[in-house]
Amino acid sequence: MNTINMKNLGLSGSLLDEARSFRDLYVGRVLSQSKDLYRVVTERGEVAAEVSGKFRFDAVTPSDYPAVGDFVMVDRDDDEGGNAVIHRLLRRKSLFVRRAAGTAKEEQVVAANVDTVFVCMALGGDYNLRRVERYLGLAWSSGAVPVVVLTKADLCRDLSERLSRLEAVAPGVAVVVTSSLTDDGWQALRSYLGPGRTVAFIGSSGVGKSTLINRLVGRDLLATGEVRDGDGRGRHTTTRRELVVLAGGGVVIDTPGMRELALERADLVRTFADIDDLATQCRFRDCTHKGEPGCAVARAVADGLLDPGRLAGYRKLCKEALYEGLHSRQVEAEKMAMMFGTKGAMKEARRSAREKNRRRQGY
Ligand SMILES: Nc1nc2c(ncn2[C@@H]2O[C@H](COP(=O)(O)OP(=O)(O)OP(=O)(O)O)[C@@H](O)[C@H]2O)c(=O)[nH]1
Ligand SMILES: [Zn+2]
Repeated sequence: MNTINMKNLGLSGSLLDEARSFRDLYVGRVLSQSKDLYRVVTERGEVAAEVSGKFRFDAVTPSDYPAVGDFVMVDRDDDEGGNAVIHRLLRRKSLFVRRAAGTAKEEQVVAANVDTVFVCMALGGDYNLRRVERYLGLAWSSGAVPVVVLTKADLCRDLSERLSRLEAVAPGVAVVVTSSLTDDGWQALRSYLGPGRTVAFIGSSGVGKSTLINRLVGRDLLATGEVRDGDGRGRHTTTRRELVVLAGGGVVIDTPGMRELALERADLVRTFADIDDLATQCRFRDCTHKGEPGCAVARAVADGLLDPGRLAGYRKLCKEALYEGLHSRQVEAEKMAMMFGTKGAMKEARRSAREKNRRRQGY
């Protein structure tokens, strides 16, 4: 029997300590989830698993349940005798959550324990700094460290200008430029992987996330998994892995939820981008566009340059998000403040991320 090195899978010393406090249970990492059924990898291989009755009873919010990337304690490390039972969820270092507007109940965890999140944007036509800002906000609030990945460099002729504009909205964030036509870009991504490191990708549809992931993963992702169902029969599945361990070390998480998260965000940006741009010209920085003097948004509506329906949609979204009266940047700031408690804590997180990047770059 070949054993799996859980350290390569991200099991850190402190997680191991935590795991050891649960006697008679085995530590595993969640590879995929479909409704109540999980696939968990332990030192001895993969098992199908579900949470215990007590776990369910104790869970208060959806985020109390395990998600892809989580480390859990299970009662067995083989499939003999049916599904394994998940008794505990170990401490998370980062968490991506989707939240239906204004309702904590409908939150959904889409990935846990991501170290680095690659915020992907194409250098082709649809280069939108506001979108990057939002994705970065999303990344920071998860607890993972974002790295901006600019894709499709082959389609871009003014790279240096775009880089300097990016620098203005993403100070201190590492930037990697990639093109599927050359090798250097995705190899730069590789430097963020390595034994025990977990990465994930966010970005609008079509920016080239799959292309990058396939390059990192090689053939593994396309390979179909040989899994065994409850009664031990071998069964062939074509389900795509949501958490993939790279041959050279490191873990890539790519869940449908992560992709939808990006979609949701992209839609939000599409709704807000023009209003955001206009709002920068309002007389008051905190203008709510509800009749303040010198409001550029109101002027644009009056001049027929902005569809009033669009402004109404924007207001509705703000209201739904329970951030009535805030413009989109404030909404974002509010979310960050909620996550980090204080502006200071956020700054601290940014500072330590910058430090990390600097160290990685060797100066
Ligand atoms: N010119 C060019 N095209 C690229 C590059 N990378 C990816 N593409 C193309 O862009 C298209 C979309 O790439 P994907 O990797 O599927 O994009 P994605 O982000 O995974 O999209 P979703 O699966 O919808 O989330 C494909 O046709 C790729 O071949 C690149 O560096 N340069
Ligand atoms: Zn205004």
